[in-house]
Amino acid sequence: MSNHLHIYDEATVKPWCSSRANERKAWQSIALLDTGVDPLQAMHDAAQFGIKYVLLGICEDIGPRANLGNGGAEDGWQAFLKRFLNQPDNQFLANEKVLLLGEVAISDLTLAARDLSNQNPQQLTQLRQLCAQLDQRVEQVLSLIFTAGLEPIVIGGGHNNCLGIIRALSKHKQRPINAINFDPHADFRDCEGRHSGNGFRYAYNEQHLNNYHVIGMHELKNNQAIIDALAAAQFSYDSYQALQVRREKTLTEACQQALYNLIDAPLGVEVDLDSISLMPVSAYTNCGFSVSDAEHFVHLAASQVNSQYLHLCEAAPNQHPSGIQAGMSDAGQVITALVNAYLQAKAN
Ligand SMILES: N=CN[C@@H](CCC(=O)O)C(=O)O
Repeated sequence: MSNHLHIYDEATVKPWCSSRANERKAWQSIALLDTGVDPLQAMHDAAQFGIKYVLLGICEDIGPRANLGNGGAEDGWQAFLKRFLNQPDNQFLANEKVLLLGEVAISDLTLAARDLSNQNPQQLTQLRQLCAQLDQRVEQVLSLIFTAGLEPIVIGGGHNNCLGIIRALSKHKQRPINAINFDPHADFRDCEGRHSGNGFRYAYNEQHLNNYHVIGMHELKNNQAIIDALAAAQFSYDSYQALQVRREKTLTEACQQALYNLIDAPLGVEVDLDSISLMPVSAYTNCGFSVSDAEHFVHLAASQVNSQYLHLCEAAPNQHPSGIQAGMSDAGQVITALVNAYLQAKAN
């Protein structure tokens, strides 16, 4: 049993749901967990009843701040829920296979991190220590989901959370896993203390990562040490410049080739929302991919038989140039679109 899981009940979810006469909404079809039963048992029971996919939130910005970045990623999950739950429920999405589980319980960690400045070296160290504690909780909750035979869709927080997910899946499968990441950053920085820029490096050093490919890695947003470390690990990438500037191959060709090379182990599907132009994120860009490019990436990766989870991270609604309300709207729409792309690809 995990004491780091905040399971949602009807009372928790109700304030986020709206109704419309003669229209069924997604929230009226997706399942909630029975809070009166041990969570692992309840998830096993849910799987027996046909549930396949689990929505899980991580409401933190400790990781991006511990990486000297901006805050705000704690609101990505809320932005998503408000949009996703109120979509019309129709024949195009199998909402009855989806469980809204809840969120990783980390309010003590976020409180401890709240007033720490990443400009103060001692406080930066503290932020990185808190991020390592967060990793353990993410791993524990993800272990439950994988043990129950369910497929997690993990939303919100920084890209630091890839480590807890990868650790859990690798231990569950008892073998290092593969990952494909749609991201301008390889997140393969030195193991200098935990943060959002080194999750895949820690996973590799801990022998949880067998093979790793970055789609859209920006040639000018990764330092030479990162590029050298990727090469030393024999990991690969298709750069943003190769795909979008020089047009050496199409996005579809790049994804299909990479996925073919990643077929030999369970696959993690990762999207950093800072790959998309104009998204409210810690590392805001107007030189990225389109939303439909990201949806296409998710579609292709989810269609792969060995894909085991989807991780959508780094949305930070407060980083929208027009303010947090616009950021909540944009982040909610885009994360919902990516979850829809995953669920629709899995249904086919
Ligand atoms: N997950 C993001 N990693 C980026 C962050 C860049 C930024 O915040 O500007 C990185 O480490 O390079």
